[in-house]
Amino acid sequence: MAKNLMIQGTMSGVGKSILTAGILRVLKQDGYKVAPFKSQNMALNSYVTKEGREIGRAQALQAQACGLDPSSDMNPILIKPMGDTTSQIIVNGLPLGNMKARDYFKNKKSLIPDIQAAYDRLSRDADIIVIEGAGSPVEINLRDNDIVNMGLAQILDAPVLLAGDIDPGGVFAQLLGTVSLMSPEERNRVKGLIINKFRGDVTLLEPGLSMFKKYCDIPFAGVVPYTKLSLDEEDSVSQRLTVNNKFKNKNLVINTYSRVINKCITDRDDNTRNLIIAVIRLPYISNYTDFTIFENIDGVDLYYIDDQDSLDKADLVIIPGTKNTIEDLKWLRKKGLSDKIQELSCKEVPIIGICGGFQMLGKSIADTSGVEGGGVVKGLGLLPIETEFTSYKNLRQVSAITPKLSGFYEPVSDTPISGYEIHMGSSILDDSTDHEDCVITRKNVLGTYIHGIFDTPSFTQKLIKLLYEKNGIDRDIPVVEELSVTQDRELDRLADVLRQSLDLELVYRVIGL
Ligand SMILES: NC(=O)CC[C@H](N)C(=O)O
Repeated sequence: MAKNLMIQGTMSGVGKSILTAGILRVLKQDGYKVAPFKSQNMALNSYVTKEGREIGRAQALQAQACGLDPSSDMNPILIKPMGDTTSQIIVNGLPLGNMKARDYFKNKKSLIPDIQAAYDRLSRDADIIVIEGAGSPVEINLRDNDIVNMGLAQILDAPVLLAGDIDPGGVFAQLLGTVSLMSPEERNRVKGLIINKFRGDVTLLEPGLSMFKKYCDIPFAGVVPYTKLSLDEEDSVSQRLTVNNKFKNKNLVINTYSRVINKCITDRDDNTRNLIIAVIRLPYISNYTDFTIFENIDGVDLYYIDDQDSLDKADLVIIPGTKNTIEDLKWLRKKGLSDKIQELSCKEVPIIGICGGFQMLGKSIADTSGVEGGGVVKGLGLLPIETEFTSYKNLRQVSAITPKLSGFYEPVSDTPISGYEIHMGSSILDDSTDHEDCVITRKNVLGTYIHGIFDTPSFTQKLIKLLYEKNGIDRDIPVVEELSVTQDRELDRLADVLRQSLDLELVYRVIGL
């Protein structure tokens, strides 16, 4: 039976996923067989395993930290919010159905055997499993039915490290408040405290660490510095996107990337300027990890935008995936963005739709059986496809070669691509019987169901070259690195940071090594 360790946090966004990934990488470097586990994840950034099962993207990254292929055992329950109170519930990587929050809360204990079985399968091949909690372990109204924080720690008999986030302030109160609300048995499980995202001079913090002993006898396991990493995170807490109060449910908060688009536009005539890629930040955006690669490419600026003026400035407009295509299409219309996209398309601005965004670019979308809330709507009419929602979920990894393309995208014909599909809707081309192509283009518009398509360096490099040429940008074509290579490097960097900042002896002791 594997040993284990659980990382809990004082709240969402303290960095649990990344700390878990980093600790896993340290343990792997030290020669242990390790695996990640998160019983229940609420996220719209998901990943499809080789077996065609869907899990949270953060667990896929943690699997990479361990040198393992992602498996649905690492995240047996995934909750995908698709409305104010409704979510799609994924169990063992496959959809169980849509549920209201209240019903899920009532029934979730029945999923304990699935959680236990997944964990047991993982632990057969691992020396150590690092378990990630969710949100805060002391949401006292949720304590009774807990299957993801202390309830899980108890089931799996896991020691806990509790992390707080010093960046917004109040870290001592976060830690003490959390520990104080725990029962004595729960508190006993907490073997160390971590202060995460510390900026500045640690000697200024040290007196506080000693003073804290007066209030709490749990030792500090480390103060981890604020570190910028290019690694996938859970969408509900992303710092790539900042808060917009209009969407109250935190899991649906989709916001503007902190870079201001207007700034770099002043120099549009400068032929050495960066390329501007604008991703529409749909309220139910899913898999925006599709675009992480652009953050690492010199010469490309990536923006998540929701206003017409910003769109005017883009060299490439991308409509991303969405958990609720029809609702997001209505939103697009309400914001005037659909008209703007159609106008830009007439001006031959390149447009790409991924998955839900691809569906929107078509002629019509029908959800007659209410898979995503129901209805039949007209699409933007820029691609000749018709989409119909069914209860079958397409989940698969894809490796393909782009077909012979015409129009703007012709130079990306016959290019190998890979990625994964996650969709309930299926689309047919209405002007031919052939609907098997991995990408469909008409003039300046491209649509595909494949998430992760930009992670294929040759495809993205060709695309950037095309966009440079179209916009008269005279720059060297950037080197596009395989995302897994970037992520491996970042994981090693993270491990170095943790080796410097965590008391690893304490961590090993807590694990029982
Ligand atoms: N990943 C996606 O963008 C999904 C698109 C759409 N909601 C579907 O399920 O078909």
